[in-house]
Amino acid sequence: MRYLTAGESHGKQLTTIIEGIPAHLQLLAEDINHSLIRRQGGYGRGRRMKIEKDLIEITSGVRHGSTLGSPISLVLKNDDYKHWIDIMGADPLPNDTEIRRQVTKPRPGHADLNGALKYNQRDMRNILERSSARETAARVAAGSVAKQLLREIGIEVLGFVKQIYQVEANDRPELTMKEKQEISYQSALHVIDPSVEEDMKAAIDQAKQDGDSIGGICEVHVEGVPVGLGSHVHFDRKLDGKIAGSVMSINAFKGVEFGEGFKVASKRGSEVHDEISFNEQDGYQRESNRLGGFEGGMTTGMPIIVKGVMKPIPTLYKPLNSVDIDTKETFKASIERSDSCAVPAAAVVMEHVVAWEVANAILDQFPADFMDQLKKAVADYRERTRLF
Ligand SMILES: Cc1cc2nc3c(=O)[nH]c(=O)nc-3n(C[C@H](O)[C@H](O)[C@H](O)COP(=O)(O)O)c2cc1C
Ligand SMILES: C=C(O[C@@H]1CC(C(=O)O)=C[C@@H](OP(=O)(O)O)[C@H]1O)C(=O)O
Repeated sequence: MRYLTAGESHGKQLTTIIEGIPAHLQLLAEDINHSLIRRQGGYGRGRRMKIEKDLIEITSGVRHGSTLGSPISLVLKNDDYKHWIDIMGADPLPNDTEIRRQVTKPRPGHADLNGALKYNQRDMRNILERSSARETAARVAAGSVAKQLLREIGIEVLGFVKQIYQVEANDRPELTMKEKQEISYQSALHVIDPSVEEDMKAAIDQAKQDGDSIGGICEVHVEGVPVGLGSHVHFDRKLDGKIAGSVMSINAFKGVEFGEGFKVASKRGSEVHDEISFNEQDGYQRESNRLGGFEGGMTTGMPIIVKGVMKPIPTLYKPLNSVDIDTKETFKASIERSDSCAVPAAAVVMEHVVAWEVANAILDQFPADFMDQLKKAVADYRERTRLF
């Protein structure tokens, strides 16, 4: 299974094309829209999100709510495009038209300067339009199709906010997946621990008031995973590696950890590894899940627990020093709009990129021309590994 996304932030639309989804998966635009609306929301976002209404149109690969096995294309219109038609149009401008609003002032922390140098673009709009996290809407659309597929074989995925700036949410090991989903879907901060919401909001409000930005930590849980997804036999088949790469590819993410992650550096082996037991009903079990569901690049059958850290947003109302590439003079940029904190939105993005990788591992491992074939293969495999 693979997918491509296309589209500029202020261009006409985003397009996602997915290839490799089995036939007969029930798929409705409203399921994808549920994910998109969650991504678009979240406390701390800027004015752009009030302009957009992220609703998908399915333009191929689905008939009467069911996939055909052919490529699925999803289109998401940018409502902001109407304000940018002259700047973003694909046709050449008439000779005497002045190209307005050329971007020559790179923002520290964004892709502007590196991209301009690499692609020989003196108007850095040609870089920022694609480096913008607007693209994550297209990735969430792909991930929500993956989530539909996973749900059919008993796997649920949730991304939520673990920390914003210095405010850390408590773990809630007592909650079921359904409860975690319900709580986080209701929360403007996308947390499963509502007791920290007010402190998180206050931290975001303070950063905004100071013209600054803040980041945080997102966490994703995947439950119902069969043992043995991924493989130890070759580096590029290790599923934890694929998930880590995918999480790191989300705009502004600077680190990934599984289970206790970086904390294991200061612990002993006896405090870190997850002991193995067996019972007739459930097969092999782990007494703990400190490694976050992975050994040898393969799932252990315990929930996948993965965290990603997001840096503060680069575009600041309180600007940092930079250099205008036309004048070579130092400037302090003034900006029009930006998010102050996008960690809640990023948690939804992370949920969907992880879902994609897990679904991809499933489709690598099991025959899946159509959904019943996949479901039977997964059920047989679960039974074989239970009795092993
Ligand atoms: C959901 C989301 C929203 C974002 N919103 C903004 C924003 O409003 N302004 C900004 O400068 N960066 C924003 N970013 C971060 C930039 O897209 C990112 O820092 C930039 O593409 C450079 O890539 P890097 O940080 O991964 O190196 C956002 C990221 C995410 C995930
Ligand atoms: C458009 C989205 O996020 C954008 C990501 C982004 C960036 O630089 O990454 C900058 C902002 O865009 P604009 O400059 O148009 O205000 C965000 O709004 C979105 O998430 O859908």
